[in-house]
Amino acid sequence: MACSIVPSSLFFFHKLTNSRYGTRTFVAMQDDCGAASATTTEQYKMKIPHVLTVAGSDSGAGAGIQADLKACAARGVYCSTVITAVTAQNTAGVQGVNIVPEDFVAAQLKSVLSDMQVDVVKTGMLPSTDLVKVLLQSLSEFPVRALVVDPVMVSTSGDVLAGPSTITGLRENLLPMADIVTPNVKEASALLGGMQVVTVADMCSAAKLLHNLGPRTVLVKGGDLPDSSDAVDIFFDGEDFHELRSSRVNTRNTHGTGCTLASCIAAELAKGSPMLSAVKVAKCFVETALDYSKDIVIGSGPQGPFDHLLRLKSTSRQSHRAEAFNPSDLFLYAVTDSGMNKKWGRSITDAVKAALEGGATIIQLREKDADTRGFLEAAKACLQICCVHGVPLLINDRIDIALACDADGVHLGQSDMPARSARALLGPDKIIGVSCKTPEEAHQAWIDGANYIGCGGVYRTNTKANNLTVGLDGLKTVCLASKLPVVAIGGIGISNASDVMKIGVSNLKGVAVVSALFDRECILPESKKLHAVLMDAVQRVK
Ligand SMILES: Nc1ncnc2c1ncn2[C@@H]1O[C@H](COP(=O)(O)OP(=O)(O)O)[C@@H](O)[C@H]1O
Ligand SMILES: Cc1ncc(COP(=O)(O)O)c(N)n1
Ligand SMILES: [Mg+2]
Repeated sequence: MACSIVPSSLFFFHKLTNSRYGTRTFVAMQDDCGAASATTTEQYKMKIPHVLTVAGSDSGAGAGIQADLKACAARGVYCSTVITAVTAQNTAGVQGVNIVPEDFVAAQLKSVLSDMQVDVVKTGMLPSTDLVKVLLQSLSEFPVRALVVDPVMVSTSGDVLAGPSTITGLRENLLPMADIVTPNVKEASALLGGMQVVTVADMCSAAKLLHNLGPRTVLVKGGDLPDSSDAVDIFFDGEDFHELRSSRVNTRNTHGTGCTLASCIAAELAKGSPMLSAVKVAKCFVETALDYSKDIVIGSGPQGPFDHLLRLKSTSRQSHRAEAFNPSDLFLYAVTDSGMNKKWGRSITDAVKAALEGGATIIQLREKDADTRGFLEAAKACLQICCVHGVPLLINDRIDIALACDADGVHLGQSDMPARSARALLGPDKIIGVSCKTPEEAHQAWIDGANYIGCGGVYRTNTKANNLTVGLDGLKTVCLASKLPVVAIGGIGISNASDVMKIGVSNLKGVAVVSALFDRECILPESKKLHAVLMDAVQRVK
């Protein structure tokens, strides 16, 4: 019998709303005839799915507790931790293991289980039979809905994490209580007294034999199956076999796949998913994360960790550039215009390339009449060019495009999405600029978490119909009031850029131009000339 007080298969969690106060969960229980009877809504109003992992710490953070925390975070589930052992471990292997005394594992279990509403317990490294007994004792006092057992014995590097003496505890005590057990081929073989598990057919036989030991379901993982071009896992629920296949990702970064898979299964079960769906989602997650991280390099050993949160790759792109927003990037701010590019018969990428080669220090794509798909493709292409030049790329107005192409930020007008909402969507690291004509608007932009303001139109311009001009006086007033760096915009070009910079307020960092670059036959020389004029002006102001 599985250890859950109420077998998990009898539970259904329905997400009613996903209000800002957390997922409201409605619990219905099936009676013996299968009819659902509502129990309560209010007491679960603020409840979020909760997995407790009982496992070892991996100092390299690829597997063990650290993988479990990241996997649960990635799947949107709270994860508490009971640490059974501390390993000294890196991408080369396991250099040492320090087992946590049983009474202290018991203390951790009591702290968590007596206080928090744990939905699912997931086990990893359990380095002694006595520890297994401690866990089962705690679970009998504080029952949970499901138990996921990853029978960790040997790390991918081949180091022993739980010796043969623990096999008895796993087989006789833990497996009969498990809702699912997830051995890899070596662990399946060890649990079955050394039976050969080297083919998919062997995996099926092993799954059946393991099921006889008492777990409700079995997943034999084939990540290490020799000579297999696919990653094949076998799921057995006591009646049916399911062969779960995904393509094998060609990467060294597979350290922690087993821990991650088991934690994802636990996370999905905690959300209310049936077992087979939970396993399928978990396998898909592992494959996606491996594929995403296949080229990242962490450590010099043979087995690298992967990126559960799918973030490192974009961070590494950013790390080639300045980490935070640098106000001096506003110096020569080039704003594209689709109409002008059409008029001169050139692509947006060619226009951007020429502006950059001439010395533009930031690019804003302002494509008012582009269709969304075309805009996204253009933005991706421009981002690559900007990356090469180490120059940030901003998107005018379209937060969705900025997010989809991972641009450096957005520029917003007064009738676009408020900066505060954009910040919530884009996170703390993206650049947000806001067009402001008055000190009040500049103040609001600062409160809303913008990084800079654009002030104008300084002069009359044809690129914006009916745009009120603020003149040099208006610009100066806004600059003096603004706590944020300012870029001047509106009718600025080679002839008047130096007048603008000469207002001499230190937070005026540069000029933004549209026509002066893009409504010209050759962009590159214009960009160069403007850069020179600006350099000259700032030297004089100093
Ligand atoms: N290179 C890979 N490409 C795709 N999936 C993989 C790869 N290696 C392992 N997996 C998948 O990761 C999960 C964990 O499997 P495995 O690595 O065998 O477990 P363990 O880490 O316990 O040895 C399984 O679903 C397996 O199919
Ligand atoms: C603390 C700890 N727990 C589990 C594993 C297994 O992970 P893998 O099989 O991916 O090496 C590990 N290496 N370390
Ligand atoms: Mg592995």
